[in-house]
Amino acid sequence: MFKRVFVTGTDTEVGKTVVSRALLQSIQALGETAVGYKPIAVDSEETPQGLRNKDALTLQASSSLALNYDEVNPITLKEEIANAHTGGVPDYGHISSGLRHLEQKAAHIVVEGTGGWRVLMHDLRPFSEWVVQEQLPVILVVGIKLGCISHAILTAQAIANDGLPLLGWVANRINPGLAHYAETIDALRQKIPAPLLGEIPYLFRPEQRDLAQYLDITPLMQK
Ligand SMILES: Nc1ncnc2c1ncn2[C@@H]1O[C@H](COP(=O)(O)OP(=O)(O)OP(=O)(O)O)[C@@H](O)[C@H]1O
Ligand SMILES: C[C@H](N)[C@H](N)CCCCCC(=O)O
Ligand SMILES: [Mg+2]
Repeated sequence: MFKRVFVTGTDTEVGKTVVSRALLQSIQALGETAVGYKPIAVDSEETPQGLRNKDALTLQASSSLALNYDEVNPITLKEEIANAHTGGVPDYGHISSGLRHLEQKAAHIVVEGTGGWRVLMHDLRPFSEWVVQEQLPVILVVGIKLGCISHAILTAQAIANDGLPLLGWVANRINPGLAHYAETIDALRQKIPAPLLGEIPYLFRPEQRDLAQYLDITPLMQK
């Protein structure tokens, strides 16, 4: 199975963090160490220990090794990263050395992206350039809502155009009231050139739940 995987989404707020937790738990259920990594976090809050981002805290809590916060999240920004010319451009060398560090500690690393596949850094370069530089395989989270089919197809195409393998995708039910859910999943199955790893239902406080039950990572075992 993969040593490292990058979790992207059809948009921001579609469940990348929730699915990253589910992936970590699924790998840990196999008896292997798995840790989360959030290279760049935005919308962080000041705490007595310093800036803290809720995604990174969830990944830290979902990891099978005790990690310091800055091992999970090396770059913690306060503002939206797409705002050009503020906050400086993240140092990719620093992010990569953080990943090297975790590779020494854990058998598997689940790397959570920020926003969607083409999220831009302050210099208006897409963060996908770093994912390509690292040659990370990708798992796509599709937040099931109106319009998600187009976003999913476009994202899968962009990942393929960037030359990276799409290992699988996860349907995340962020809108319990959406009509035609089954038809949407069926269309996505036909149009995304990668296996469906599972469907996460609409849950109360999913970041605190056992989510491994919703995924079947068998398709990832051969890769
Ligand atoms: N299956 C679900 N059921 C209920 N709520 C969910 C589910 N998945 C995600 N959510 C909620 O939706 C919000 C966004 O989820 P999450 O933070 O995982 O998205 P994200 O893609 O990681 O966002 P970001 O781009 O900020 O990293 C959170 O408040 C989360 O609790
Ligand atoms: C705050 C939000 N939930 C994410 N953490 C940051 C998403 C940045 C998206 C920028 C963009 O592509 O428009
Ligand atoms: Mg997140």
